[in-house]
Amino acid sequence: MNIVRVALDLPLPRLFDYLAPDSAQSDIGRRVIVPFGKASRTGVIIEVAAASEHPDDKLKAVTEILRDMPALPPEWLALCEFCARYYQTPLGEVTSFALPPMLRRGKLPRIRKAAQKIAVPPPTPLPQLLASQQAAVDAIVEVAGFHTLLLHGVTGSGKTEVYLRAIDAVLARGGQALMLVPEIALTPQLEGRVAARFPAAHIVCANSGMADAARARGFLDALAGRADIVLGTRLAVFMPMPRLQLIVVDEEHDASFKQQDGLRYSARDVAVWRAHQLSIPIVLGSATPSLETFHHASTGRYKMLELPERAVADAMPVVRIVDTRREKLQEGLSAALLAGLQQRLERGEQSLVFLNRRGYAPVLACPPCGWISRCQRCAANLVLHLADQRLRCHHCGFETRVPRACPDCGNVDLLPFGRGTQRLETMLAERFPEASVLRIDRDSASTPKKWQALLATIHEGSADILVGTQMLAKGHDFPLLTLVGAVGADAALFAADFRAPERLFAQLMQVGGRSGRADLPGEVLIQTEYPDHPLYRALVDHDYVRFARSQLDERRIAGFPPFSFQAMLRAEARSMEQSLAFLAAAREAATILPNSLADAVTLYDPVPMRLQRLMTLERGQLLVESLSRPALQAFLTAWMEKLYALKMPGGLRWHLDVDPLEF
Ligand SMILES: Nc1ncnc2c1ncn2[C@@H]1O[C@H](COP(=O)(O)OP(=O)(O)OP(=O)(O)O)[C@@H](O)[C@H]1O
Ligand SMILES: [Zn+2]
Repeated sequence: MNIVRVALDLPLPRLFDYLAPDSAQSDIGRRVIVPFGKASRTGVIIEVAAASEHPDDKLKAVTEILRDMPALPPEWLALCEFCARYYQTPLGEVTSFALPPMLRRGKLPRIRKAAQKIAVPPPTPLPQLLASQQAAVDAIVEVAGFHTLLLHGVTGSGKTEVYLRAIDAVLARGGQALMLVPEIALTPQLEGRVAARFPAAHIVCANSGMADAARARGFLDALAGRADIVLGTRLAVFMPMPRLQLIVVDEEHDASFKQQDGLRYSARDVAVWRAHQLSIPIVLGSATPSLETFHHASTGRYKMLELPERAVADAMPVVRIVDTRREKLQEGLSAALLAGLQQRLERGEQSLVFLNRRGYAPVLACPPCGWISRCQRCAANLVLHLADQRLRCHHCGFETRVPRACPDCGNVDLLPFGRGTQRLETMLAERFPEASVLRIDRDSASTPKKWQALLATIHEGSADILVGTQMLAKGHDFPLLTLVGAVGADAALFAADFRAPERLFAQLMQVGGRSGRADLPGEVLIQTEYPDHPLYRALVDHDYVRFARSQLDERRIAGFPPFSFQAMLRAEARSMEQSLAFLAAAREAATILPNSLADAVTLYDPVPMRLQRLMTLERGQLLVESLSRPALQAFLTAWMEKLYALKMPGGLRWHLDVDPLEF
């Protein structure tokens, strides 16, 4: 009697056997409905076998094998199996995540009537490639088999043009191409650009903001081989593509490629594995590659392709450091920046003031009694949002009205401390009454529609001064923008996270790169109290490589990634004691593993997380480190078994994060 082994979306690292008399090998990769407890669940068939290890009379029968769509192909199952192994996540959780929600639930989207074609503008003549662009395209198109290529190109160097040419070559050969882009906002512009370039191609988008049916349809189109190009955010790495011949990861350094909950995967890393699995090339592109990627390119493991100059503008923007140590700032702005803004206004050009902190002020305080606005649920301050008179926790979303008087002592003179984008916006509007000031952050661009409207306003040229967070940093071309001022950047210089400098450098380089992209020369002003800091000096010289090398030297000495490999075990519970006790037990459990496994890793002491309390849960973490990735993997696999067996207090939850990005 045939049985099927099914991956179910449950936090248990095993498959579930069911009787399925009419099943055949061709059912592997099909979705199946099975009884589970009192309910029914949908899973994916991983194996069809003649017998189970469990006695047949203990097994239940499947309810139905869904044969209404093609089976998920073996490569797709292998990709999920790799993620399950590498990220130590049950296979059923992985397959469930990798399927669009509608398909995961066992449903199918309705067939769309004749697909409406979006009106595509008439083709514009292709730009003549620069020699460096041509060399990059040739290198990508000519390689055979698996290769990882790093396209390191300064901002505005025409990386996208290189991707499009390479994709063109792949389509001409009858292949499919997958292009991954960072979260938020970038995709609509890019979709337009790709659609305009390939009017005859079937382009499928995949991101979490899409309606269920559209996502499921895109998945089915990709699975059937009907899609030529799949363009999407990190989850698109799981799109099945039978003729896949090229993967592109744009802005490969972007942290949004790493998922921070559930399946904690890095879409970039999974994409590299997938390219290897399929023996195809993968292009990682960035002006500021992640240090991991840059390291691989330096050692020759990845092939480095360089675009050292801008494609249209004559030169890179001039970067200047504004030393604010001896200056009395006006609401946080230096005389130099104010003068620069004034000058741009007079010339009818746009400016951008970059401050990576939204809200009006990070905290509201009562100086006489010492009260400050704290979140009841998190170990964090409530941020003052004057725009709608709320205090908000940026971690858990809790919000409340701004109190009229201090809740502790009744004093009515509450003071906002520090500065966010709303405060800058207010100040700039007062200071430059004739200017139109536009704030762009997650509050003002809270929906895709609002975000599109804001972008349209900028492109029309009707905004003079933009105040924005990193939302504006990536991928945009604003021809009138000639000045970028960065304020409040110093805070990230001395952050505890060893990746903070890497992130700050990338952010400043990206945001500075928005200026002077057309015929007008660009200027970047960075306000700082540390004018000689090597990070800023490297920005002045546009010298990513110098910065990256010095960071890598520091990491090598400290034994941080990419010179070591890490995993983080995190636990959250009602009390910190419980969390730390669980982590201590987990550490203890490692000591009973064979020495050959345990000796290759270092387990650090359990400690409270930086944000100790989130949503009333107390959180702790335990870092595991090894000099060898395979050794770490082998250890984690054995360790996980012990962890699943540990006793835990009610309400405690834990997870393992492999290659964690946040500490
Ligand atoms: N060879 C070329 N000749 C003329 N224009 C070009 C050429 N290559 C690209 N461009 C144009 O230059 C601009 C910047 O190119 P693109 O957006 O591809 O750069 P990028 O490197 O991806 O930028 P960033 O990383 O800063 O977002 C675009 O408007 C693009 O159409
Ligand atoms: Zn909170």
